[in-house]
Amino acid sequence: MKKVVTCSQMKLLDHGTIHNMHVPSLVLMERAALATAEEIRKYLEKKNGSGNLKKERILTVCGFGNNGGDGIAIARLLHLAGIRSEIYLAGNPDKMTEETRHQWDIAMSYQVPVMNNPVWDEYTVIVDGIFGVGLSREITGNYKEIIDHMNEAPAYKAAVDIPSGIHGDTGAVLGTAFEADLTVTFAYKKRGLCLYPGRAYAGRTVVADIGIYDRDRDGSELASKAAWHIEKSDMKTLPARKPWGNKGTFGKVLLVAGSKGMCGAACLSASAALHGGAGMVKIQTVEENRIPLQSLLPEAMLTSEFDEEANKKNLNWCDVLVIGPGLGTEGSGKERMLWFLENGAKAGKPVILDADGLNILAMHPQWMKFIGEQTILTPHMGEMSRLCGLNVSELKEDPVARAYQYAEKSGGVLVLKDACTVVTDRNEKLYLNLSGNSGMATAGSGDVLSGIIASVLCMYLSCEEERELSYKAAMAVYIHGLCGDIAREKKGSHGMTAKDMIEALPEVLKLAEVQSKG
Ligand SMILES: NC(=O)C1=CN([C@@H]2O[C@H](COP(=O)(O)OP(=O)(O)OC[C@H]3O[C@@H](n4cnc5c(N)ncnc54)[C@H](O)[C@@H]3O)[C@@H](O)[C@H]2O)[C@@H](O)CC1
Ligand SMILES: [K+]
Repeated sequence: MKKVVTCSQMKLLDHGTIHNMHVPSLVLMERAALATAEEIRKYLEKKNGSGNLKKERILTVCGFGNNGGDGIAIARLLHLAGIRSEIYLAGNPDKMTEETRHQWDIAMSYQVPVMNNPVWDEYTVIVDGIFGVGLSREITGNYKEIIDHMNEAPAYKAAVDIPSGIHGDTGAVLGTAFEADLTVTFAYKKRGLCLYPGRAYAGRTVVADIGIYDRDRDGSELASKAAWHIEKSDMKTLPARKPWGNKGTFGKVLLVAGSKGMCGAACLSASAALHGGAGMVKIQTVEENRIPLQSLLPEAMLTSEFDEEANKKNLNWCDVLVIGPGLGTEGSGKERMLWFLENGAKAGKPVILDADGLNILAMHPQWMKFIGEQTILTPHMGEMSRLCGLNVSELKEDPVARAYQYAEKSGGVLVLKDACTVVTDRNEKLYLNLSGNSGMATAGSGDVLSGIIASVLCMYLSCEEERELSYKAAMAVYIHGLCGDIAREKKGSHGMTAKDMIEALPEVLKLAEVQSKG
């Protein structure tokens, strides 16, 4: 897992390194500049082979904050490497920070060329050192014009720390923003580089170690408030299947799903749970679905019984409940959701509440009392809007804040599905997901996710290692994204379907097994 920080957390870390560890600010700046210049040089060498770089011309646009100081140092390093490198100062030089002023003096001593009226399309690389984590308001006027010129230029574009104009905490565009091909960010990814639209503006993101001291690495306040993103190497921590296990010990999933004329969602969710390694899956549905479901998915069991005795038997049997795919919001769907939500909570079973399960909850907020620490809610933006009464654009302005609020209110684990899915719980554990692609925005994708979450919960059933429910949910979201990435590779983002993601699931889980064998 890698840490993701907010701008204020990053500033605290910078401050701590400088003032508590006595590392001079200029040392950090030099390391930031070295890392960025190195990435630019690598790009140029890839483009030109090891041949000469005479045709290259680099313009670094610098603000007067420390992001500008990084920029000036980058321009100097490239100049000293014999590459044509020029500086353009955006903003009022009288307002330069002490460090940036220092960088300016060094650059002037080395006679780094300074442009006053650059011809934008003469450059092969444009570097954005205007604003970093200090951006605090909308970009307007002269700055906006400059950024628009930079965007229109045909050059390769590299951003220092974060593209100017992207809000480092929310990923929102403040007025306008630099459209980078490459962003070299320092110490940790910033939230705004993970969330959209910021992530799209950042291009390829490289995290450079610049020697920031993080006393919070293990457990104090900043670490517990930081966000995390799961990466491929974390999959080796997935519990291995015990050689002496059987289908009963690998987890039993009860799926309360499907309604008359609606069996597809139940089928996808059940199929994902089975491909994800759940030992047994039973679908509690309506009798009309028996023939299609049993023909489509003979591995799953099916029951259409719905009375106190049968329900209790099924609830006792299962380890994990999924409630909602294709359930419908009226009639038997509502009754089935209420019975299993209420009694699942009383029995302390983990419940994944998805799709129509969430829509029914939105219509009956009094049932929120059955949501607890063992409940995972998996709304997409539309369902979240119905649950919390805010419209989708309000949610998208700051999805993390809205997710925190709802997790706190509901007491459950919230999986807020979007291009960057946010997972959080009432303890403010926060995960931002970086796997997946836009091809996954297709019918049935959410049903697949609920099945994968159920299967990941099953993996941990006979495992001694304690993991929080939010971590397991985040891991499932990450796996789901990898399935989407494989499906896109095979079928392309237009043609891939939810079924392709399920087909990719064994391949993804095999990767975990290979990794854990070392
Ligand atoms: N010593 C440190 O603190 C380090 C800082 N580093 C760099 O410094 C950056 C942060 O530097 P700063 O905190 O100086 O902040 P920035 O360089 O991001 O700029 C902030 C300045 O811009 C102004 N500003 C903000 N939004 C504006 C807007 N929309 N229009 C016009 N002016 C606006 C602010 O009032 C402030 O003066 C990081 O992103 C990173 O690139 C790195 O060099 C590593 C070490
Ligand atoms: K920048």
